[in-house]
Amino acid sequence: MTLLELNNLTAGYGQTPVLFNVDMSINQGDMVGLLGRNGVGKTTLLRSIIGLNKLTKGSLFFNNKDITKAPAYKRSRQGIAYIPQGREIIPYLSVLDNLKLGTSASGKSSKRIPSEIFEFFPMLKEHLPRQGGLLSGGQQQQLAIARGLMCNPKIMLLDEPTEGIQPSIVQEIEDTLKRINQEKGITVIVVEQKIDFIRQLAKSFFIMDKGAIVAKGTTRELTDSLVHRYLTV
Ligand SMILES: Nc1ncnc2c1ncn2[C@@H]1O[C@H](COP(=O)(O)OP(=O)(O)OP(=O)(O)O)[C@@H](O)[C@H]1O
Repeated sequence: MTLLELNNLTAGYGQTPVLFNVDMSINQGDMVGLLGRNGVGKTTLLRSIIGLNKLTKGSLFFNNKDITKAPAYKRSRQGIAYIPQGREIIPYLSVLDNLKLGTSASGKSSKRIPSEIFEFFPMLKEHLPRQGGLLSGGQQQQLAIARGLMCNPKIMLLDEPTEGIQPSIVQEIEDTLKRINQEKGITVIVVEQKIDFIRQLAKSFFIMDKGAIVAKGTTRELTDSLVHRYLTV
């Protein structure tokens, strides 16, 4: 079943166009890598999906509903979670309060942290009273993913979750995202620069260049020649 559909999506900043006629169809349960060199429009595409960037053209369907004109808060309530580049943990709030922010994004007011959050991220339990800004980069990334899970999403959009993170934590993040996808059936789209990470994690991929989708397929079809043509610097 199609969960997310982008038709002819065109967007930019002010007068500067950045995305050109992007079509994308994501099925429920997919684990997708979104690849491309710096500045090709990957973040802009994720921000357009969550509703932080206005479209100049095109339409967006989520869970069979037209959300083209829906504001960002309604999209997150409908089940789209966005884990931005740089994680955006609130440094002076405790880990617990950062987690609770995820619940408020879903429009619910439950103060309880579901036990599954700590099954996916056992480390967080030990750090609940600490200020979020005191966690390591890798721990903050895990907190950001956990915060996204708190709104009980149908899809998670992650922007470069491994950026600046040590390899052992990258492996943990990969394992946890696989579990979230397989055990909870949550659809995942990951923007990444690390090709090996996507080859291990994703089942399918899209490559962007100059604001357009230029290649897509199953991860097995992510050939060295595509990598050389569109991804190596
Ligand atoms: N707030 C903004 N205002 C104006 N232009 C912007 C803004 N954010 C991004 N851009 C421009 O839009 C284009 C696409 O940027 P975007 O961040 O979406 O690319 P990206 O593929 O995610 O890059 P990276 O891998 O470096 O994060 C770039 O030319 C960038 O300079």
